[in-house]
Amino acid sequence: MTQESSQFAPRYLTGDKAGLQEFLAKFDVFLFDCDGLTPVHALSRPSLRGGVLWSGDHLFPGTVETLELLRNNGKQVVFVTNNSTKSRADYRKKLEGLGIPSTVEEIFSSSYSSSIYISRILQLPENKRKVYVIGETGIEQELRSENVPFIGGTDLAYRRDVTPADYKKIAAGDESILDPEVGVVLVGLDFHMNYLKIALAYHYIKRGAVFLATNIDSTLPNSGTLFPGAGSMSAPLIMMLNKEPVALGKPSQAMMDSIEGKFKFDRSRACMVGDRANTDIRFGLEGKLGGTLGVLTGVSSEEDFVSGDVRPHAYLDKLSDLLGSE
Ligand SMILES: O=C(O)[C@H](O)[C@H](O)COP(=O)(O)O
Ligand SMILES: [Mg+2]
Repeated sequence: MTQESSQFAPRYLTGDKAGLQEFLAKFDVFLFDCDGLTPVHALSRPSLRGGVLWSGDHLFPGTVETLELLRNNGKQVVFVTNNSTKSRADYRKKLEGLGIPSTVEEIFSSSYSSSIYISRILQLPENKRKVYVIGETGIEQELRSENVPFIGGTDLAYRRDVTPADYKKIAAGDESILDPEVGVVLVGLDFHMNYLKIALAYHYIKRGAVFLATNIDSTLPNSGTLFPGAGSMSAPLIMMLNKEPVALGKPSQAMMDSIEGKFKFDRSRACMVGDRANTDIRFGLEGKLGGTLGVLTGVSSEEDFVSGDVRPHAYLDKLSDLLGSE
C-alpha cells in the first residue's frame, strides 16, 4: 500500500447533496480526464453506464450540463487526456462536435506534453534533433507546432513487412534506413503497429536515442471494453531493452508542471477527475492537488478506488452525479 492510499478512505458522493456541495466548494479548478467507457464491471449496473466525458463518439448523458454547472459557478475547467492520437486542435473539434464549448488553451494532451518536453526541456545535440515517431497524427501535429523535426509516424513507408534487405541494412547501420540525425524515439498509441517499427525504434535507442513514451496506459477503452493502449506499444521495446521510457502523459508531473505553468493555479484548490487510478488519480495525488475525484464508469472499479493502492479522495457512480449538488 502506498503512502498516498493510506491517507484516504474515499468518500462516496453519489446522491449526497450536502457532501457534493462541500466537495465542490473546495476547488476553483477541475482537471478532467476525457476518454471513458462502459466497463465490464458496470454492465450489470445500468446506473453506471456513463463515463468521464465520452466513449468513442458517444457523449455520456449529463456531461454538457455538468461542465456548464461548474463553469457557471466560476470554476476553471481543463481537459487533460493521455490520448496522443489527437492534437489539442483535434480535441477542441471533438469537444465542439459533442456540444462541449472549449478553447485549445484549455486542452492538454500527452502529444502536446511530449512535444513541449522535447522542444523545451531535452537538451539534444545539434545533429541529433530528429524524433522517430511511433504513433498517429496527433503527435505529428504537436511536434510540428514546436518546430521539432520527425520521421516515422503516419508515413506510409513504415507500414510494410520487413524485407531480407532491411535486416542487413539495419545490422550495418545503413543511413538509408537508420537516420543518423535521430536522437529521440517517441512512442504513442499507433493503430498500425508492426515489426519494422519496433525493430527501427530498438536500433535507434541502442544507438543512443532517448526513449520517450507519450503515456503508458496499458489499455485503451472503446465500445464498452478494452483494446491495446499506448503502453502496449512501448512494451515490446521495454522487453527488448530492459529499459523503461520517460513517459510524458498522466501521471507524469512534467505534464502537471506545464498545466500549472499555463494556468498558475493554486494546487490546493484544484481537483483531478478521472476514471483510472494508476494514471488520473495518481497524477492528482503526486501533483499534490487538493482533491481527486474518481468516476466508476471507466477503467477502475469501486474496489480499486476503495481498497486499491491508489485511492481518490472521493468517488461517484458517474460524472453527472455532480448535478445532484443543485
Ligand atoms: O492508450 C491510451 O493512450 C489511453 O488509454 C487513452 O488514450 C487514455 O486517454 P484519457 O483517458 O487519458 O483521455
Ligand atoms: Mg480515461
